[in-house]
Amino acid sequence: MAKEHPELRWGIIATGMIASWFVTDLSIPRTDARAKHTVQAIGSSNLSKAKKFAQEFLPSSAETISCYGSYEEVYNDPNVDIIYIATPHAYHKQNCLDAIRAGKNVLCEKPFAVNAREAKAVIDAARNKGVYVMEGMWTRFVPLVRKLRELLYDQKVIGDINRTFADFGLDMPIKDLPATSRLRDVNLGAGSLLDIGIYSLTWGLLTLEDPGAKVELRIQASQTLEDGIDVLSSILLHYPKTGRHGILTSSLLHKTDDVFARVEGSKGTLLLSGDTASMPNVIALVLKSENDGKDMGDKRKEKSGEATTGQKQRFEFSEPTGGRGFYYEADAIALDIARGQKESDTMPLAETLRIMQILDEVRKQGGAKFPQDDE
Ligand SMILES: NC(=O)C1=CN([C@@H]2O[C@H](COP(=O)(O)OP(=O)(O)OC[C@H]3O[C@@H](n4cnc5c(N)ncnc54)[C@H](OP(=O)(O)O)[C@@H]3O)[C@@H](O)[C@H]2O)C=CC1
Ligand SMILES: O=C1OC[C@@H](O)[C@H](O)[C@H]1O
Repeated sequence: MAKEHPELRWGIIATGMIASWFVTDLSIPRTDARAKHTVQAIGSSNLSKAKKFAQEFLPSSAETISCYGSYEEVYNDPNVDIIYIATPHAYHKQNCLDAIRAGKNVLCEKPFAVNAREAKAVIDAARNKGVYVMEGMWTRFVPLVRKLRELLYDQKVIGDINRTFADFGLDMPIKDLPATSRLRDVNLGAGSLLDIGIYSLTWGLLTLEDPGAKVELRIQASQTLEDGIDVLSSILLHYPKTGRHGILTSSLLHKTDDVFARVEGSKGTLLLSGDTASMPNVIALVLKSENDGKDMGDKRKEKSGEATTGQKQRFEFSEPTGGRGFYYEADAIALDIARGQKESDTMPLAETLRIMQILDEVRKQGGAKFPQDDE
């Protein structure tokens, strides 16, 4: 790697599933890396958990990592440049505020907070302290998203965009989980909307809003609640100026098929697939043939094989490293910080706040409520 690549020394807060995915990706050698990442410290509710995590997921550097039995010690570690927060949603606000108070930069997992009020408190604190803060909506940083925006907005391959459907569904047997699980406990921000509906919403915003355009948005939403948590959430976004619609859904009852999003335009359709809506790996284009929409005579010819069929194109994105792709957001942050930026252009804080406001409105209409809403 060239010498001028910036380096970030990470302090990891919590030792759950996503923290293991993140540090694993950071430690994968990459020929095209744009930054150097070192896991410097790990903080857990329990010191032995932190040590076990280091041994299991960072075996080659475990001896050099500072393991702590508290989060506070990570915030105060002078060798840490940036804190990665991987606790359940309900703790994000306090963890962020504590890290910011210690003068640390922060990458906080999605959703940034439980509601917009909490998100604003963190954003205000970061701006006052002059540290870098970003919501870990890592999917925005994968190369597929750059291609998607190029196809939709630079090349306008599907013409005028009319409508996007996006779904993130998991088959999640909530009642079989312990009552304390972050996926079941309303005190921890449980429910499909904040956990996975946020990706459906993100795909809607990425595919329906032209870069830089000032948008006006109407929101209609419904939710189905079980034991107070939303197992189904459906959002209808309507953009009155362009007439565009987004139908953006999440479910804990059914897993989405591989194709999780469909963007319809005047010249064709763009489909997004992946194992889940957080891990897209294919863009498929089905462009309308010249005969589409012509009179019945032409349609009959098409059926008999005389007419051309719609043009199809496919763009596949696989990770050559075998990793998941969390290093894209990590590299982008390292470059931002090296340039002196205090927030990301790809996931700006104003967008994080707007997303939390949309999610608040969806919950207001749908009925899902968190104890934090009354604080
Ligand atoms: N970007 C992505 O693709 C993904 C993002 N996420 C996000 O990451 C966050 C964490 O999710 P995930 O890793 O799946 O969660 P886990 O339940 O697997 O881990 C959460 C960790 O947080 C700590 N923790 C602190 N307080 C509590 C508590 N009361 N209950 C449970 N854990 C607690 C624990 O670590 P310790 O004991 O070591 O302190 C625990 O291991 C969520 O906000 C989620 O939205 C999750 C999955 C994927
Ligand atoms: O962000 C996420 O993406 C993957 C899901 O399995 C997980 O529940 C969610 O937090």
